[in-house]
Amino acid sequence: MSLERPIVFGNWKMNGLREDGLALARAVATAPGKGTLGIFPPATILREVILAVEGSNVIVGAQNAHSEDFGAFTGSISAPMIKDVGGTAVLLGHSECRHGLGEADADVWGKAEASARADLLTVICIGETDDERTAGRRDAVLRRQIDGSMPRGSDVSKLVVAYEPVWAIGTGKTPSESDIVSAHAFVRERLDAIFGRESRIPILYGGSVKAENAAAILALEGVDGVLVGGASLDAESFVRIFQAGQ
Ligand SMILES: O=C(CO)COP(=O)(O)O
Repeated sequence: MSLERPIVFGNWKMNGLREDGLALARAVATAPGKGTLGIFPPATILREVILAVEGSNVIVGAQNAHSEDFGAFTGSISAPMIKDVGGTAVLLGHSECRHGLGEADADVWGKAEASARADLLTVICIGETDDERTAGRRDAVLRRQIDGSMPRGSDVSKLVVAYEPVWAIGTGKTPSESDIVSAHAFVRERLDAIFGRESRIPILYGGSVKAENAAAILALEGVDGVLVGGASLDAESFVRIFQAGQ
């Protein structure tokens, strides 16, 4: 499976009631352009969104998955459940889960193994906090997260990495273009070392991507696409981001 660039994924987070969510999904499904579009609605409307975009090439996935397939894990959903309703992808290791829910690298790894068993496209999110960045530890953190949360031995064509600096998420701040390029180059080097140069795992940038800055970000060397939060909730701005990469 090879994803056509630009890859533009929308993480709806805890947003989207049925009416607005389905209207948004339908608008995304009719967006013209080349590349790969994906949306990650809340689990409550996952099935309905999948049906709403049926017949389009839009990928629909969930925002997290448990490392076990089934069991006594109140409040969780598993990779086979996502697959069962027709989902084909999952976001894992988002900073709101790493920092908000205390997910460690090893937890993300276990979830990624489960996603691979269910044959889902697995988007592993990584990124440094503001303190880590100011302390000059960005690359050390990225290395630790890549080494610690990416499963080995699964189908590399089903893996995507999203570099999302924590301090850029939902803040309107973005790193400088040269910082994005250098972070992506570092991630690429590490992925090559682990998975081989031929793996070509796509690397997305995420954090305050908007219609206004998307063209510049998508044009940067080493950026295969973007993972969009807030701006993915508005059909017009999400479609403009996709079109900025054409
Ligand atoms: O967390 C994000 C996507 O996963 C980014 O969120 P924002 O685009 O709202 O900054």
